[in-house]
Amino acid sequence: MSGHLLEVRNVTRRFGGLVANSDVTFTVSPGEIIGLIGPNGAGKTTLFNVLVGIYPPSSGEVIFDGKSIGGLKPHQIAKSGLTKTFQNVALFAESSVLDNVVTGGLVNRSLADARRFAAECLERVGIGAIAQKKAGDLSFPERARVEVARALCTSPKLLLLDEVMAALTPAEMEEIIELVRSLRDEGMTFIVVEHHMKAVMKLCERLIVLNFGEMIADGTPEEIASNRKVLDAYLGANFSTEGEGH
Ligand SMILES: Nc1ncnc2c1ncn2[C@@H]1O[C@H](COP(=O)(O)OP(=O)(O)OP(=O)(O)O)[C@@H](O)[C@H]1O
Repeated sequence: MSGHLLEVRNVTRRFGGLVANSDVTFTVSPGEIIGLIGPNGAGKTTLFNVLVGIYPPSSGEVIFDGKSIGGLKPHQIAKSGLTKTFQNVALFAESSVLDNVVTGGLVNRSLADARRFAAECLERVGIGAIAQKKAGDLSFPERARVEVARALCTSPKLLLLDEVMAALTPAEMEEIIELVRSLRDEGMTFIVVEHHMKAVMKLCERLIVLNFGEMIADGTPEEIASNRKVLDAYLGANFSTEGEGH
């Protein structure tokens, strides 16, 4: 064992002639909070989808918790402890918050056990009181927490957060940042895709930058904020972590 929780080795993902991820290589250690950033179309969502098994890699290898997972099905990968949040649209609008979260738990639990654990997950993210609310009636900050709770219900070791802070106010983002940090302190590991740079820079200790499918940088927020390639490709010459978004 390398001691890494995740090893992404030379992963390429093609869609026909389009190369969405090109020879991407990096490792993730337990307890890290990593930001995956880059311009629209850079390949962030594709990489998340490859990691959780929605698309197999066209070539390369993904090692999670010491085992090769490239090509496994999403439920097999979720069962092994790697999952991602799904953006708002994927919530069942007519179902209760609790029932939405239970779907996450069914990956590795019986229905009764999943219901019990889903209630715990809702408490853990601070929304136990809205368990019976219809998912279609949620505010943006409530939705963000429901998405995290549903992912937590699969008992992940590594959780990929896909734009959970979109549409939140700075104060609401701050609360999600605190929640993620506290989950990390309990032993979880995170990779975060988020377009709001101030939030990313605050939450993440390390950033990986994609551009046209290629990894162009891997470093601390300070290193990335002054990296010429990243400034040219994404952040722009006038970038400041005080700025909003990109
Ligand atoms: N299922 C698919 N079929 C064909 N092309 C795809 C598919 N999924 C993604 N792509 C293409 O792959 C490239 C990378 O897209 P991807 O969504 O991964 O980028 P992204 O960095 O997540 O962008 P955004 O920030 O806009 O969400 C784009 O050119 C996109 O059009």
